Amino acid sequence: MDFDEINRRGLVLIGCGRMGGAMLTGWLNSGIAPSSVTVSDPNADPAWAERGVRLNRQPPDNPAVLVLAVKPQMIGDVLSGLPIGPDTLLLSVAAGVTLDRYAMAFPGARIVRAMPNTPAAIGRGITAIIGNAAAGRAALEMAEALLSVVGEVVRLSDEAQMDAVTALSGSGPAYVFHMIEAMTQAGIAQGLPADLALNLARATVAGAGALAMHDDTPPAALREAVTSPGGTTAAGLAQLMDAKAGLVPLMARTVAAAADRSRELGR
Ligand SMILES: NC(=O)C1=CN([C@@H]2O[C@H](COP(=O)(O)OP(=O)(O)OC[C@H]3O[C@@H](n4cnc5c(N)ncnc54)[C@H](O)[C@@H]3O)[C@@H](O)[C@H]2O)C=CC1
Ligand SMILES: O=C(O)[C@@H]1CCC=N1
Repeated sequence: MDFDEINRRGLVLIGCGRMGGAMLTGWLNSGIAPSSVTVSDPNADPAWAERGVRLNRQPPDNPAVLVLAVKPQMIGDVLSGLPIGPDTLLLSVAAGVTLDRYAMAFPGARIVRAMPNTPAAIGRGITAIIGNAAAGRAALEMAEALLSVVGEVVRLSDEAQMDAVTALSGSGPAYVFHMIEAMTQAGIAQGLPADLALNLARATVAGAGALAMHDDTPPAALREAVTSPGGTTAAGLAQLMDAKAGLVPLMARTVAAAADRSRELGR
């Protein structure tokens, strides 16, 4: 899809922090004219204005798309003043905030809820989207096009899945970064210098991630290919795969806690 309609009617981005900024970088690199984007954010980086974006200026009357990327706790504050016209698609990336909440504020509006993640900053995100009843095919296609420029997009069949998605892929990069931290610390504890341990841990996570994405080989098969019978990996995995204290129950608790918080934010 090209972005002619956006270039003609404009896109308004409310909140240009880590997630809004990551998406905006992708859009400007993908044919959206900076002059068609109005950013509203009191703390936005002034460099956006130097790139030609309309920073904290009067928004157009009936923009093609309004993207909401403020913290969920701020949504209530911004909803009343949103410049939404009769043909504006409202696209929200806020965790937990439901389609119904937006529909109550803007009855009849076309609304798409999305959950991206921060690898979007380098075009390697994954985003799940779902629209309300008013959002037809064209609205979902527009949302998908906007989010495809920052990575893969998957469509959900049920909004209830969004809490689990938020907990898994939305928050997931933080779990993986923590894994790098934990591997680094473990390497240091085994006598490696800190910079070498970090380099080994980071490259190992990145390389394993790339290998997991390389083809359809299941992760279990990739794991088994590393694991020689009676070897070092088997000794390590015996700890990591412990039924009670291993990664599976720990990750189950981690994702459940994040999904619970997403449900709370939606109330
Ligand atoms: N950071 C992440 O990994 C992800 C975040 N999200 C969602 O994206 C949204 C934004 O999160 P982040 O970018 O991480 O937060 P952030 O704190 O980096 O950015 C939020 C921005 O909103 C601005 N802001 C605050 N009040 C405002 C107002 N009244 N009008 C306009 N702008 C205002 C702030 O100045 C800030 O730049 C949240 O709803 C979050 O749930 C979704 C997926 C992943
Ligand atoms: O931590 C959060 O609430 C947001 C949503 C997913 C990632 N960051």
